[in-house]
Amino acid sequence: SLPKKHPFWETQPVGQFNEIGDSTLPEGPIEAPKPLSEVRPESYNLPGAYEWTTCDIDDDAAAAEVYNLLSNNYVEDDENMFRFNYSKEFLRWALRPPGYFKQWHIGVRVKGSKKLVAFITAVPAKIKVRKEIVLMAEVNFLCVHKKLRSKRLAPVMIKEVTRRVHLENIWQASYTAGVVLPTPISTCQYWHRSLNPKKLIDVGFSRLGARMTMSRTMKLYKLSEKTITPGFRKMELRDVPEVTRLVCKYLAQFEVAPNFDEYDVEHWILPKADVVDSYVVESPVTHVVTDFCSFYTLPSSILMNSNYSILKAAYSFYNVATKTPLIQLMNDALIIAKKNDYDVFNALDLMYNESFLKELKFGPGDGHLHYYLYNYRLCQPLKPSELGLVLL
Ligand SMILES: CCCCCCCCCCCCCC(=O)CSCCNC(=O)CCNC(=O)[C@H](O)C(C)(C)COP(=O)(O)OP(=O)(O)OC[C@H]1O[C@@H](n2cnc3c(N)ncnc32)[C@H](O)[C@@H]1OP(=O)(O)O
Ligand SMILES: CN(C)Cc1n[nH]c2ccc(-c3ccc(F)cc3OCCn3ccnc3)cc12
Repeated sequence: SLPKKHPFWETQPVGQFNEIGDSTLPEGPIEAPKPLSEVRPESYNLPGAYEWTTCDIDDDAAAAEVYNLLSNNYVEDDENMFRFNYSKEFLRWALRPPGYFKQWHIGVRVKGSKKLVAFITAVPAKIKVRKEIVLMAEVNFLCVHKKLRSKRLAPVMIKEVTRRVHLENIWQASYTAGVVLPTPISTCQYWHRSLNPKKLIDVGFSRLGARMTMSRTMKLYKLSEKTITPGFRKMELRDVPEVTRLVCKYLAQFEVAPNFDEYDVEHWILPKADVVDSYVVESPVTHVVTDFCSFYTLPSSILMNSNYSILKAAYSFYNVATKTPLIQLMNDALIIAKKNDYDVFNALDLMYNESFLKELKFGPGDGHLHYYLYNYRLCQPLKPSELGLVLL
């Protein structure tokens, strides 16, 4: 037989590459839940020099350790020019949604120096898959220090977070990655809308188009100073019930999407400075909220540039347009982002996003984001337009 391409993932309850197209396999959970007494009670073994730790993201020193590990060792683009620079406040937001478990914020330390050298997290989420609402773990921030790569630490981290999730009687998970693993349920393309084209070209994020001058390029991406939708304003706490109704109705149409309640909406969509921004359209006549848009703030470190060190990026989050044309709503989001000094506005081609990308002058990114479910098989992959889940 051929050598194993994914020796770890071939041991896991995930769709396997050699099963693709096998429509005899049932859709749904791959393995049945186990009695909690059968879940391994002790942590998995780490190589001798390392120990498990739980990272208390509320503690400033612990949050700083996590921030520094990710800031120096987390995801880079394919050309190693940029690296995600999630802020401490962003990590607190991402890791403490309603019902979160501190023990799912897992670190690995060097026994002697106590240096944090690896991290993986999970948060609970209600995810609708087709018609089922499944309680899942959303796994994220898997990171091994650059000096400890290719030592098979990641499989141990993954098995440990799986064990701790099982202890809470949760048997499914969702995650995304830029790499292809067994087996994507969907593959999205990411798109970028230049807001500060001069800086983007200076740092090598974008290139001057053929037969384009810098001033022509700046003119091309110029946005008006003011939003144009009547009743467009920042979301407030009082909008949570209406926004919940809007977003639940909207997300119910997708094959995989979060099932948000009001507490989820208050956590995930209510504005938090420098973390998440959201705007509603309140009808000037009826005062009903008819639309909303949201984006989160995720800067990237610029790894090799003498003039700039940070790229300020906004990422499209959840957007629902019931009265305002989606294109107009998203153009107002671009105007707000530009006014708040973002350099670029990013979006995946999932949900209805494909309908505004080209018209609003987004350009295709250089890679893809693959979506995965753990211990849940789908008979065939989803189109991005069937996907309603945005992971941070
Ligand atoms: C019911 C609850 C279930 C909960 C769990 C659900 C599952 C959650 C799964 C996690 C979801 C995380 C989502 C997330 O955080 C978003 S994706 C971002 C992942 N992080 C980064 O890219 C940061 C920079 N890279 C690193 O830190 C390391 O390269 C990592 C740690 C990525 C791998 O460390 P390494 O030193 O480079 O590699 P080894 O230790 O030698 O291990 C090699 C094995 O790891 C497999 N691998 C590589 N990248 C992966 C990735 N992104 N997901 C899953 N698996 C990944 C690889 O295929 C191979 O397995 P195979 O030999 O079978 O192919
Ligand atoms: C989702 N979340 C799990 C983080 C994550 N992990 N792996 C990834 C691979 C791509 C994207 C992504 C998603 C949307 C987008 F508009 C641009 C993206 O990456 C650009 C390339 N890049 C990577 C780092 N700096 C720039 C995110 C991620």
